[in-house]
Amino acid sequence: MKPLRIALTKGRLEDDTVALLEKVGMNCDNVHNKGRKLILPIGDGSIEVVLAKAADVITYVEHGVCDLGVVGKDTILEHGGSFYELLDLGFGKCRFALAGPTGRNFFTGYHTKVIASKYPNVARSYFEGKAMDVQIIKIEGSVELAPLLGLADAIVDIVETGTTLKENGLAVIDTICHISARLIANEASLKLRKVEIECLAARMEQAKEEAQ
Ligand SMILES: Nc1ncnc2c1ncn2[C@@H]1O[C@H](COP(=O)(O)OP(=O)(O)OP(=O)(O)O)[C@@H](O)[C@H]1O
Ligand SMILES: O=P(O)(O)OC[C@H]1O[C@H](OP(=O)(O)OP(=O)(O)O)[C@H](O)[C@@H]1O
Repeated sequence: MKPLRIALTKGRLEDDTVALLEKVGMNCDNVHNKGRKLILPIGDGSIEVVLAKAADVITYVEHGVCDLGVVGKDTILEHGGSFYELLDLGFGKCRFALAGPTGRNFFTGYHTKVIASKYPNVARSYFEGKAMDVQIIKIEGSVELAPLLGLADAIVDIVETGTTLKENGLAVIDTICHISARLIANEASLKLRKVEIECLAARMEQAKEEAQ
């Protein structure tokens, strides 16, 4: 039987994901000593970890070259796709928020508001829900710069502690939704390797409950 391939988001979520896999009994020394390797067998070799960027985790799972993936709900909401979302893993907690210069009332004035975001689809959906017509500008990172430079009236971005907003004279106008890491599965894999995947998911869920 070929190893079950699980794509992990490199960066913030990687450590918590590895810690959870170790809690369910997987030896992850290969990941700790990975160097620049991107595909690492873990445990007894029955699972292979693939280290990828957040949006690529979804692509690999959707196309079936990975059976499972760990990715933030923010990426799921922005990227969309065809896969099953099996578990809320309980870490990587943050939220999507609309934020703008402290003290300025975003909802007054008649000009079309300009919104900067790394997540244009999330921003568009939020304002459609408010029946507000806005102009959305895609920014790749450090999105807080947009209102500071006069490019945008506000941003839709991730907020965790609120430090970045506060230190740049910005404040949350509205919380859009809460975010955490999710375990996703390829639709065919969940049918063809149902027992293996559901067993691993159940062990991860139990480890998550024990940690809380
Ligand atoms: N403060 C935060 N900022 C961004 N992401 C966070 C934060 N807190 C938790 N997360 C979660 O961690 C995931 C990965 O974040 P990370 O910064 O590692 O990658 P990224 O922001 O997608 O990549 P890059 O920074 O290279 O564009 C996010 O998709 C989100 O689900
Ligand atoms: O509420 P806080 O705890 O300050 O965290 C929120 C910040 O963290 C993320 O930035 P990141 O460092 O990932 O860089 P990025 O802006 O390039 O995504 C996010 O884009 C916010 O800027």
